[in-house]
Amino acid sequence: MANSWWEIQVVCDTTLEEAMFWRLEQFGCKGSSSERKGDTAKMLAYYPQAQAHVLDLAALSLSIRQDALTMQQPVPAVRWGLIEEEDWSQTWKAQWEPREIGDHFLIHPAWLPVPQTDRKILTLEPGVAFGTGEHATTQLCLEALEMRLEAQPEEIVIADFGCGSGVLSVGALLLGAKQLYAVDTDPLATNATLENIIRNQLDPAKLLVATGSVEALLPMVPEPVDGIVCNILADIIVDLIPQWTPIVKPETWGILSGILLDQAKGVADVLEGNGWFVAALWKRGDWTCMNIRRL
Ligand SMILES: C[S@@+](CC[C@H](N)C(=O)[O-])C[C@H]1O[C@@H](n2cnc3c(N)ncnc32)[C@H](O)[C@@H]1O
Repeated sequence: MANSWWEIQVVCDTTLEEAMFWRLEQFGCKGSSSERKGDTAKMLAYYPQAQAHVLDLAALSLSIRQDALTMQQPVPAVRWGLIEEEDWSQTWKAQWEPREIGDHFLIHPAWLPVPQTDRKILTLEPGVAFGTGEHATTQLCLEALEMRLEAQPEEIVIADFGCGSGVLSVGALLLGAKQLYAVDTDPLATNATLENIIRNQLDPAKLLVATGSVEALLPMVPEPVDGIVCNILADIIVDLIPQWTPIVKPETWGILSGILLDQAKGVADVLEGNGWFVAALWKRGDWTCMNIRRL
């Protein structure tokens, strides 16, 4: 089938939900969602058919089983099947509703009518990119951006690593930031970001986007930035931290998420070794968001 997707279903105890989300994200799934009934969570995640063989899915299923056993929890039921692109996007869209985040934002799924609100409307069509505002880490980052951009946002220049749908970059611009530089290793994500700039009627010159990581961002940035946002996973963040040195100055702050509670200490140690400290640590569920400053 052309343009088909694997739909991967994981039914697990709610205590395993975050670990399963992590595992699916690490595998490279797009658009994970979760529905709870009592102590059970039914998670759905999607993966392009052309990029995974059935054996890869079997290996994923084994990793999930191993995660559950390590956490001494019942082994989740894992199933997968193929669905068409069209069905995938309809399923995915049906699960997504407008959501208020922080004091200022309303996330507006692009295919729904524009809501009446005093909030800043952040319109998104994530496609297959991560960043719908549904996940705790995205919410924490948007809330941290509200705090950072409270005063003189028009002077603030920000680098966004792992931009996904562009939700954080677009959010920062809606809060009045001067300039954003965004990168993501996934070209589907950078495309989604470019489209979401237009969708939110923002000036494309204020949000420069490139596919890649630090090596793609460095040539775009003429001088050190005021802020860094990075919502990826902890093991990737610790690799990126030392690479940020060329774009930071003594006043640069950072907002980091995608870090589970039990990974926070390890990330804080790497930060300290690279001239940063954790000024505040916010938590939601099992996830943390670090507001960091230079030592
Ligand atoms: C959890 S999503 C975050 C999306 C969005 N920023 C948000 O907060 O919702 C992480 C993104 O980081 C990207 N990514 C993974 N490793 C990366 C790296 N080394 N450099 C840049 N982007 C990376 C992934 O492709 C994914 O789109």
